[in-house]
Formats: sequence, C-alpha cells, structure tokens
Amino acid sequence: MPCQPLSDLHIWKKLKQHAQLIDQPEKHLRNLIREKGRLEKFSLKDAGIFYDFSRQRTDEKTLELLLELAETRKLKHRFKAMVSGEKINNTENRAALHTASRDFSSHPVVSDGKDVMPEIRRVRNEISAFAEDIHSGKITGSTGKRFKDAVVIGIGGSYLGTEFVSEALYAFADKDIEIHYLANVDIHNFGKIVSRTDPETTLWIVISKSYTTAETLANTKQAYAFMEEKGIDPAKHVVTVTSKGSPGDDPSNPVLASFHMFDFIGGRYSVTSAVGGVPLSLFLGYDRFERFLKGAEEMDNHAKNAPASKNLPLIAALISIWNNNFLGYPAQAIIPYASPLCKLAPHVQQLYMESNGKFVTKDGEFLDESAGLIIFGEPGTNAQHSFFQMAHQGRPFPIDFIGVINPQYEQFQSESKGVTNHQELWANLISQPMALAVGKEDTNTAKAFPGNRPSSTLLLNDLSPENIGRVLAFYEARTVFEAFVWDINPFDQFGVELGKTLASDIRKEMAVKNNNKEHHFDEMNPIARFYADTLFSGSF
Ligand SMILES: O=P(O)(O)OC[C@H]1O[C@H](O)[C@H](O)[C@@H](O)[C@@H]1O
Repeated sequence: MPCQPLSDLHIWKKLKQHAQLIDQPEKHLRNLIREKGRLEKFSLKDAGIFYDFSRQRTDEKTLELLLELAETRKLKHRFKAMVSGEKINNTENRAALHTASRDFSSHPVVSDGKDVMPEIRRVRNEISAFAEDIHSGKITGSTGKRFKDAVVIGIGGSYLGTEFVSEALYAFADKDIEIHYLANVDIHNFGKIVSRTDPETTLWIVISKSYTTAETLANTKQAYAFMEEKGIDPAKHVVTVTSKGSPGDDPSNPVLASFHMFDFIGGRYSVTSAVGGVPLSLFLGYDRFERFLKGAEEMDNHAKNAPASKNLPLIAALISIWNNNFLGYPAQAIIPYASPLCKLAPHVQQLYMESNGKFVTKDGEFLDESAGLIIFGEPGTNAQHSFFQMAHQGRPFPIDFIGVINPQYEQFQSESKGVTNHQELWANLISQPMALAVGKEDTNTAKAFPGNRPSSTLLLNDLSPENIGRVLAFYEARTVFEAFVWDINPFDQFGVELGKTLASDIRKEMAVKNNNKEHHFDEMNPIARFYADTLFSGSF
C-alpha cells in the first residue's frame, strides 16, 4: 500500500520545527557536547561495533522524534519482511534476500513458496571444495602449474564489495594467490594486469549476474584472446559466477567451474554470495570467508531484533535522514582511520547511491523530499591532507569516522615524538571530530573555524573477518532503513539504463565505421559527432 507523502506526516512537520531549534546558537555542538553524560546517552555498543553519535547535531528531543518517525514508517517491520523473503523489490517482483546468503541458522527462508536455504548451502559447499582443490594443487592450470593470480572480471556490484573485503583482509591472505580486479573496459586496466602476471598461473573469474554487461563481456573476450595467443586453454583457466540460465551459464562453453547467484540478491548486496565467495575463498581461504559471513549474520540479527532505540544501523539511518532532510546536508563522507578499509567508501558509494538515488517512491509517486546523499571518502589521515580544508571551513558535510583499536600489524612499534604510528593515527582520529564540532574563534576570519560540523565515530576492536562482515552488514542495513523512511525501492537501478542505451547506439555507429571508413556519423547529435570524429581522426 502506498505510504502517505512525508511532508504530510505530523511527525515530519514536528521534525522540521525541531530543526529550527537545533539551528539556534545555544544548540551549537560546542555546547551540546559539554552536557553531562552526552557520550553515554548518544552512543551504542552491540554486534561488535561501538557507535558514537554524540557529535551529531541532535538532542534528546531529536532522538525521540526520529524514533517516532521510525515507528510511523514501520522500519523494523519492513526489515523483518525483507529478511523473511517478502517480495519487497516490487518494481522487479523479487525478494531481496542478501541476508539469507549469510544465514547459518537451521530456519527455512521461503521465497516464491520455496526454501532458498538448501541451494545457498549447496553453493557454499561447492565454493569451499573448489577453493580447497585450488589451494592443494589438485586443480592446476592447463600447463600443470599451480594458480598464483586470480583476476576478477566484473563491474559494479560484481566487484566493489569483493574489492572492499579483499583489501580489508589483505593481511590474512596467506594462500599464495594474488587478486586483481578487471572492472573497467578501459584497456589500461587489462594491460596493467597482464603486464605483471603469468598466463600459465592466472585464473580468470568472470562475475556477472546478467552476463550481458558490456564491459564484462568485452574484458572476457579480451582475456580469451590473450590466453589463446599465449597457448593457454581457457577451459582450464576460467571460472564463472552468474545467474542460472544467463548467457554465461552455457554448458557448450566449457569452463573450469561455474557457480550460481540468485535473482533475489541484488548485485550491490551480493558480496556474501558466490560473487564474493569464490574470489575471497581463493584469496583468503574458505574458513575466513565463512567468518566474514558470520560477522554479517550477527549484524543482520541485531538489525532485525534490537529495539529501535538500541539498533545501530537504524539509528545511523535516522541520523542520516536528519542530516539530509532536516539540516540540509547533501553529502556524507566515510573516513576510516585504517588503510585496509580504503575501499569501504567506494563500496558504500555504489551500495547507497544506487539504492537510494531515487526520485520516486516504490509506487512511482514523485518524492516530496530528496532521497539519498552523495557518499565519498578516503582513509584518514590522508583525507586531512586533501579535502579536510573544506570539512573545517568550507561547505560542511557530516562524516563517519571509523577507528580500529588493534591494528593488523602490531609488530611494528617504533616511536616518533614519543608515540607509535598507530597512536599517532589515533591522535588524529580523536582530534578531528572534536575540531569539527567545537571550532575556534579568531579575530582573523581566515583563521576562524565555525565548528558545529557533525560526525559519528564507529570503533572496531580489530580488523578481523567477522568485523569486516559486521561493518558491511551495518552499511547495508542502514541503506535499506533509510529507503524505508522515504518509501523508495532500494533494490532496483533503472537510472543506469539510459546512458547504456545511448552507448549502445554509439557503439553500433562505430562498428559500422570500422567496416566502412567512408561512413559518416550523420545520425549523431553534432556535439556527440565531434567526439566520435575526433576519436577516429586520432587527434583534435
Ligand atoms: O553483475 P552484472 O549483471 O554484470 O551487473 C554489474 C553492474 O552493472 C549494472 O549496470 C548495475 O548498475 C549494477 O548494479 C551491477 O552490479
């Protein structure tokens, strides 16, 4: 049933009024953070994460109203409907069961009248056995040598999550297999990978839910041509991960192994399925992949069961809505003070912006409030030396800071200025949110800091596979909770289609020109024609 437009809701109006109050000088963050018990009241600890939102521009009334909004929009109810297999992706008439891919309970999860769990367990077992055979050397390349490099050919949701996890857990990768990502159709991406790898010891993992994505098909063709040129049998060097019945699920095209993904798991939510399972099990070992899944499962259970006021991703979603729709911040940065999390922001960028970058509700009504935020980020302290000037003195944007208490490499303990490198990193992690919140007065306005710039801080005890799973599932749940507030469908992505269609028209024109040098791009818009003519002429 369509929901009431947001601006008609009584609670939305109350929040709008309250936002005016929060804009008053006495509610400046430098005053809010001085309140007794501020940190205790505005922080949560569960499912392996400490979540501190004491430096968000919220008071107790804000939280009370946001929780009323959560109740009105039935966030918990909708989350439960999602994990239980309801066809919540209504525009594509599908369930959204990424949570099932890391469900280790014995409960059935029914979609379309069928328990999906036996199939999910079967694929997990196949992945585990395959990884074991590769690691033991039972399966080798066509010339009998062990695999040393795995190249993931895939784009968007078929690689970003996996890249986030493989970077985050690089310190655990002891299987003597290096991982590479061939996402972009840009030939530089391909050239760079093959310039440093041995074709005899390289395994290509083609990952595509649809197996129709232009970039992935072009890169796969390029890889086949390369193998054939080097005398390598692709049937012994290619693995596929795709949907049952897709063009890639083709028995007439022999491959070393093929694994299925399911239509009820969207690409950007798929790293806990075979999409991440195959490459990550090769890179890290299946056991570590399973530990990562178990961390994600714990966060899913927390998101499903914890009461709204104690629910980390739900509160994070409400704060994000507050910052976006009531305080007017259009962007949010994710700044992990941990280099292994360097690919978290690019992953969340797709996860969140493809899910929530919508202008209509799930029922096709125009939204009366803006959905979605612009997500970006870089690890700290690097970010401090690039765009933090704007964070402190330019247009403000809320930040998620992420800190890790125990680094993966604890053995390096040399001191500079009396502290270890890790303590130096933490000195910055502690200081930046405070500087942003408090600011500093100065008679020289160029040197003044307005402060009142909101941030949250998430802490992890360490970067274990479980904790990476928890962080992943935290951002996934936060994304869908926000979508539930706006009543949008976070599982479709029709907005990526128009550009693809235009590219397809231009591709056809280029193909004609490749066959007939006399062909003119007369059908194209003059501006597009200029670029096509320029490419074919070799210079401007
Ligand atoms: O896995 P594939 O079918 O190749 O899709 C790869 C990606 O491309 C599409 O354009 C979508 O924007 C993404 O959501 C998807 O993850």
